[in-house]
Amino acid sequence: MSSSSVVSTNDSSSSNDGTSAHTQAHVSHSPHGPPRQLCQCTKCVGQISQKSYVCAQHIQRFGRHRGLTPGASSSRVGSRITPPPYVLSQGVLAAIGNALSHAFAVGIGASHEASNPHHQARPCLPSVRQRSKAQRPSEGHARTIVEGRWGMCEFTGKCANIIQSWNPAVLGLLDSLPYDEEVVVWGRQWIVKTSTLGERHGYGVYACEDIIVEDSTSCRREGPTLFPYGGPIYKRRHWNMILRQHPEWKTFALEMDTFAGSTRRHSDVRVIDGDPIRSGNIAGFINSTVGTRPKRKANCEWVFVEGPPPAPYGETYHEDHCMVLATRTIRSGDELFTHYEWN
Ligand SMILES: C[S@@+](CC[C@H](N)C(=O)[O-])C[C@H]1O[C@@H](n2cnc3c(N)ncnc32)[C@H](O)[C@@H]1O
Repeated sequence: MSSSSVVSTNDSSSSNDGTSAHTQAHVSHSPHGPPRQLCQCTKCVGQISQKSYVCAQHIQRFGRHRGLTPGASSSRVGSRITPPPYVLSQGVLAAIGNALSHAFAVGIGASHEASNPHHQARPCLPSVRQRSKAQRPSEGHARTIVEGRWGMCEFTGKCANIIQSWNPAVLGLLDSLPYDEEVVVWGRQWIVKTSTLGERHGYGVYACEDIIVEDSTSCRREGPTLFPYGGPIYKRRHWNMILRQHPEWKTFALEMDTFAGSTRRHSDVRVIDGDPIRSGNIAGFINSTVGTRPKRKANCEWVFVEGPPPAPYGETYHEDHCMVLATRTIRSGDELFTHYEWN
């Protein structure tokens, strides 16, 4: 089980510009933009949760070096696979988000249920409730085709909108990343290559620079932030809808909101699909310490952060996000490990 916690931030801009207004947050600027520390207030630190993390075998079947999203920058050394906020400004993303929400006119969850002023601006139209079924705008009109692990999957209706809201192109993320080559993610260099656990366990994430944690005995949730999780976060009921349309879409999922005190209904509990290829993030390549021989020490952990993710991870749409923090000093060449179970 991974050790995770919820950390409150006030808004996405706090994550973006490193100026969290949380009274107990200690955030320092890096020259590359990402904040280096997160909130340490007792409320947040107390909400540690245990998550299960399930991963299908996938990389070997999927192949390497898929094409990059059109218009996205190169992800070789020196470029940013998940660039800091200035790649797509919040304004641009907000505009895209508004355009999409108007185009689809469908909400998904609280953060997606933006009011649609066009509905109110058309008084001659009957309300949605008044319209006959045949007259209602059909969610079936929405349609999106995406390349999943198991080939092309077509999603329709609400599923199409949900999937589209995490479209890496919309978020400004690459939809793939190179393996065995250094990439810059959130201001640091990393490489995704065969894990030290061995080839049959797939890939792992390695640091390409030293990341110093001053006091690793007391550094939990105070260590440097490494990178946000850049993949989809679905409500349970939406995840179930997606899997009903394409069961093969599932890769591995991490259940959030299992921490003590969470009041979410089961259908509202959020599920992370950590497919790293689909969403252009490297967080899903972090391997677990469980069962390792020789025993690996965790050097990072997942932290769930209330508040939208920083750009370009979808700050327009999403109400909270995951961040990976260092919990002990990581040297260049070290593989990242955290504690979670999978099946
Ligand atoms: C989140 S993924 C980690 C990245 C994975 N190695 C890959 O290439 O996609 C989790 C999967 O990695 C493998 N894995 C992670 N930690 C492991 C460990 N300690 N021992 C064996 N396999 C592990 C399991 O197959 C698990 O389903």
